[in-house]
Amino acid sequence: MALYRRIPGAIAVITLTNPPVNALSCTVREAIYETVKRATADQEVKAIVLCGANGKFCGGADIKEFSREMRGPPLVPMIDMIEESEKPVVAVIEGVAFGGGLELALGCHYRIAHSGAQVGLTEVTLGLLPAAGGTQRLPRLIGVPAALDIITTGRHVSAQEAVRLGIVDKVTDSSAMEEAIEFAKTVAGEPMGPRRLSLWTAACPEDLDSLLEGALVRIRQRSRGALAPVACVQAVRAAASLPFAQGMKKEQELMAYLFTSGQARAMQYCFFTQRAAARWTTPSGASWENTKARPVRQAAVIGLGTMGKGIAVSLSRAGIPVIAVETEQKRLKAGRKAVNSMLTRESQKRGLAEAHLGSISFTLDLRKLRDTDLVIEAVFEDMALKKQIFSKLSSVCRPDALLCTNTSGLNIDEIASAASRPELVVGTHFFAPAHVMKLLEVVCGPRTSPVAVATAMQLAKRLEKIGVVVGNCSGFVGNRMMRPYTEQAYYLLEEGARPEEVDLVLEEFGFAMGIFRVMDLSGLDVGWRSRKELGLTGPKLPPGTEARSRGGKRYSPLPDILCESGRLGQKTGRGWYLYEKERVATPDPWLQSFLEDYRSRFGIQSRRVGQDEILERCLYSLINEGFRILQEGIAASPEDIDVIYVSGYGWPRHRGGPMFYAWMVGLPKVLDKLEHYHRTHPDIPNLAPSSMLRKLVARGSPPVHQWRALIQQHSSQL
Ligand SMILES: CCC[C@H](O)CC(=O)SCCNC(=O)CCNC(=O)[C@H](O)C(C)(C)COP(=O)([O-])OP(=O)([O-])OC[C@H]1O[C@@H](n2cnc3c(N)ncnc32)[C@H](O)[C@@H]1OP(=O)([O-])[O-]
Repeated sequence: MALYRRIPGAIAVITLTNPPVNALSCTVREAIYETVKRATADQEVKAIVLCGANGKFCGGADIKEFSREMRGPPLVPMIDMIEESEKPVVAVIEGVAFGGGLELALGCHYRIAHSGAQVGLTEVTLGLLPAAGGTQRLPRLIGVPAALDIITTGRHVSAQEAVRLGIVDKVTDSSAMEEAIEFAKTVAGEPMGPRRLSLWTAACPEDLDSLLEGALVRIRQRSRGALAPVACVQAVRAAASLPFAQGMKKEQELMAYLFTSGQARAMQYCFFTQRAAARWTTPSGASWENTKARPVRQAAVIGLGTMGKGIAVSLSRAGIPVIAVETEQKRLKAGRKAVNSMLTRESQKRGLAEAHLGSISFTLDLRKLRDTDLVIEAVFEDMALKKQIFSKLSSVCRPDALLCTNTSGLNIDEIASAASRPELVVGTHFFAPAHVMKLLEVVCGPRTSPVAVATAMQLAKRLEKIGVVVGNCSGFVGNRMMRPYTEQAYYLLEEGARPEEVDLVLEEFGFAMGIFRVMDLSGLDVGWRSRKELGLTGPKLPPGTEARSRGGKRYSPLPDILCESGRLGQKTGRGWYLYEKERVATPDPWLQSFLEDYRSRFGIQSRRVGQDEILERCLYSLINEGFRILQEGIAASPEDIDVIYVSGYGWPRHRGGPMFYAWMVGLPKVLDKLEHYHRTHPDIPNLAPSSMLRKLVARGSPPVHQWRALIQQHSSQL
């Protein structure tokens, strides 16, 4: 709702009151209408101050209402009414003014912000565009180039930048409310015509076309296939070239198109699922609500390789003092140098004062960890080494210290077996670079206690990461699902496709990089090492094993052969592609003839593989593994899987995540296609549809939020 009060000095104060973010729900809109009308009609009122309760101006339209039938007064005429008021309306921006919240403020005649506030037209991150006049008023206020950037990226703009750009009129370190009230008194009685943005013309550069074209190129690079940013560009073009009323018409048309595109639904699903992941539960009844996390006042990181360095920086950035441990002086020195320069860059980039960073001390002595609350071991993926460390930690650390292992797929239970307190051992799977990537898989072994989960999840929050609780299995959720996806890509090459064809299809789907480019970037030896560990190749492979078969199932030795010939990806200048210029992937004629020889050696009839087949085999095999993961209770819900894929694996946000995508495509179609591909390739086990998928289809393909109830009937590993 919106509260109305009159204060001395002939000022009416209207306060938006809708916790937690004062979203513009139907009730709030009704109340704004009513209170603004009351203030404009009241002869005693000379000026109006509009603010939000609890130090937040407004988080925009109520996103929950987007999935329901529209009720109550619309935003556009409401904001027009405010702008048309003869009495000055001053917006007090504290906390946030995002989306419709900023659009509401742009309808006001003046904007006064607190120095800690942030503003932004964030709609594009929800698959929409600012459709309450934002695309038309902001370019008129700050010019087309700056508005184009803010609208197409949805980025958060600090109060300092906002005043520099002219979005707000004044910024104050003290009370923005008091400042606004005093200011309102000074402008009471002045004509408001010049303050109405709808009457302004947008300052437009001469080379408008090249500015807009440049924005479209950046959008294609950043979020290929996403409709909303492209619509934003079209709306800003309208602001630059059309009168306000026609621009508003264009804005509404574009919004109607986006609203029904499916992408908006997917991105709003991502918004809510990302927040829901923090509300973890386990079948034993433990949950975020009933389990208290242990405080983490001091942490330690063991191993200063790529992951350890990033983790140490993340902890320090969150203000947690860290002890970093290495085994040799040389590595310790190199680690210290790298961590310190990463921290300097970070604090410059984020404007963090050194005082806000947690101190980092470096040592070779494990005994220094005596008082730490939490240790994150981040050494190589070597089970024997990890067990040795956990055994040592058991004798060194306090009995209540949480022991975390950063592994991308090793068995947490086996690692925990080496510790004297297996209930306090938890997997923390960070993603590289660990100080940048948002995802943290929190892996529970069968003995992990609720308090260990709660503490790891609380840590994720402090590190500004998205923690998702998953069960223990090889590869956990994310990497386990990657395996069939990657394997399909190899099989497609065997059958006749080229790496660049596969990558193009995946990039057009929306991945920033196709799978072969990704492998070249991260190094082909990563997978090679783990296949050697598993005995799929290398010295552990039993003599006489057929080249293209393991355990009676199809196997592609292609990546092993590349590694054996020294093609490890970008770092060796060649992998699936050739890198003559650093990082620029070009198709390699050598690979093409190598593939031809390979096919003829194994009697494979090369064929033209269609784009649909490439997409369906890669994605549906990944999705199928997702259903198996649900069936086994490794993930608590399809939403958790989707959060993992969107925040850790580059799955395009506008496609919602693999499980949501499967539902959007239609579960019967996914099942049908998997059956078809399994029939044509019976030796590929991942293509056999999972029983969970069959069950959901049999139950009429219920929407994703209803799957959890069905899944809970299965056994859970969490
Ligand atoms: C006609 C067109 C009009 C217009 O152009 C369209 C729009 O305005 S589109 C909108 C444009 N606006 C945006 O894009 C802003 C979206 N919001 C945000 O970016 C962040 O929530 C914000 C920065 C505001 C606060 O961050 P924080 O302090 O870390 O807190 P938090 O993030 O954890 O949220 C707390 C709780 O509030 C919930 N909730 C939040 N916002 C909304 C909402 N608008 N609605 C409903 N609910 C919302 C959120 O789900 C969560 O619920 P729960 O049940 O506790 O999980």
